[in-house]
Amino acid sequence: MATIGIVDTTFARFDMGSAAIDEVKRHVSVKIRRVTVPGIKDLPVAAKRLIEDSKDPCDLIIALGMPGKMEKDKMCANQASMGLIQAQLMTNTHIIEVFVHEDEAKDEKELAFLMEQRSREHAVNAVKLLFKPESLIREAGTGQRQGFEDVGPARM
Ligand SMILES: Cc1nc2c(=O)[nH]c(=O)nc-2n(C[C@H](O)[C@H](O)[C@H](O)CO)c1C
Repeated sequence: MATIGIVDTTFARFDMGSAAIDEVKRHVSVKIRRVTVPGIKDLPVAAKRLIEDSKDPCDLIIALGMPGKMEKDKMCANQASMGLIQAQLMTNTHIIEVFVHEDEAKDEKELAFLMEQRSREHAVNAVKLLFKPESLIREAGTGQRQGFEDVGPARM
């Protein structure tokens, strides 16, 4: 049985990890391993450890976080992203990054909606990557978005 790792943070203002787990379970029967860390810069090593765990290695990781709205938070998000990319390259394993910037939403209600929806939609992407990669090929170039509406393909 495949194992999907979920890494998320206590800094986030919505329980993105639980949303992703619930969504994965709606689609496939897999083992889930979850680690929660304080903030987004702690995600890369948590993900890498789950992938490299000799007893129960994860086949794919979903890394979820909510960078804050200040300029310094955006710099942290960039650093965390670079760490996640480095962890992917070091382990040859997908880590699906699910970040929702706090200022993407106009208010708290929309923020909670966006964090839940993006977590769920990327969880579906993770399942597709692992089990049905051909379904992503069918979606190539279709302007998919996660959270808010898809934008669709550009027309000539
Ligand atoms: C971090 C981030 N992640 C995603 C994502 O995973 N999926 C998505 O659809 N949109 C994301 N966004 C917002 C986009 O950069 C863009 O601002 C919106 O999709 C509007 O087109 C952002 C800012």
